[in-house]
Amino acid sequence: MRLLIHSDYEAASIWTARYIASKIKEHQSKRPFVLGLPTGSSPLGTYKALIEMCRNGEVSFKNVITFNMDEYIGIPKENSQSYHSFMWDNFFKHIDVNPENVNIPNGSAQDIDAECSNYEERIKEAGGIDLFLGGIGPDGHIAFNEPGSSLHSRTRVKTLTQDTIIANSRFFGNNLSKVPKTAITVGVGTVMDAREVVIIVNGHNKARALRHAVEEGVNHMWTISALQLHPKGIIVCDEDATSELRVGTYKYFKDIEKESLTT
Ligand SMILES: N[C@@H]1[C@@H](O)[C@H](O)[C@@H](COP(=O)(O)O)O[C@@H]1O
Repeated sequence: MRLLIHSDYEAASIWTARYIASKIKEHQSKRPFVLGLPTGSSPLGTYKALIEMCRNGEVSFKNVITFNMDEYIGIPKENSQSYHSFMWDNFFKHIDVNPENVNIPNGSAQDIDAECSNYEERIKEAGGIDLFLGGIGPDGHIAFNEPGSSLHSRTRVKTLTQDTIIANSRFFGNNLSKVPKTAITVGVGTVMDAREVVIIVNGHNKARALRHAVEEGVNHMWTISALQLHPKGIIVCDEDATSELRVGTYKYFKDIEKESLTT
C-alpha cells in the first residue's frame, strides 16, 4: 500500500484528480474506462479539480463508465439528500459523461436484493472496475461497510451504525431521526476487486482510522484495512490526518514518496 502525505486537502485533491485523469488517458483498451466513485466531503476537492480539467480539455469522460459505491434506502433519487442528487450536483452535470454510463444503486428499487445482485452483474459486464476512488468514515468504514463487515462482502444492504448516523446527520439538518438507517453498499470485496483503489483521507477526525488502515493489522472492525491486501492500493491524505501515525511511519512514507507528491 502506498501512502501519499500532502501538505493540505487542496494539494491532495489536485494530485488525486491528476492521477485519475492520467489513468483515463492511459487506458488504451477498446472498452470504456470503468471508474468507481464515492460521495461525501472527502472527494469534493477531487471532483472540483476534475471538472476544471474537463472544462479545459485536459480530460474527457466520454469513454468512462462510472459505478457509485452506495445509496441510502428509502430516499427517492430526486430528493436533494440522495447520493444520486449529490453526484449529479457535485460532479456529473459538470462533466461530459454520458448519463447512460452512470450507475448508482437504486435505493428505491422494489426488490432491493435483486438490485444488489444486478449491480454486481453490471460491474462484471462492464469489464470490472479499473479504479475505485473512495473515502472513509471516522470508524474506518469504506463505502457503507461498517465495522464487522466481511472483508469478502459484495453489494448488499447494510444497517448504519450510530456513529455513521451522527456523522451524516450534518446533511439532514443535524436531525438524527431524518438520517436513513439502511443503505445499499458495494462490499469490501467489490472494492478490492478493482484493478486499483485510491482512498482520500483528510482531516483530524480521520486520524485514528488512518492509523488503523496503515499501522494495524487487517481487521474487519476497520474495513479500510483490507486495502493492505490489495496489489495496487493508494491512500492520499493531508497532514491533519497523520496526527496518530508514529513519527517513524510518517517519515518513512514522506521519504519514499517525495518524488511522487509533485507529479
Ligand atoms: N458512505 C459514505 C462513505 O463512502 C464516505 O467515505 C464516508 C465519509 O464521508 P466524508 O467524506 O464526508 O467524511 O461517509 C459515508 O459513510
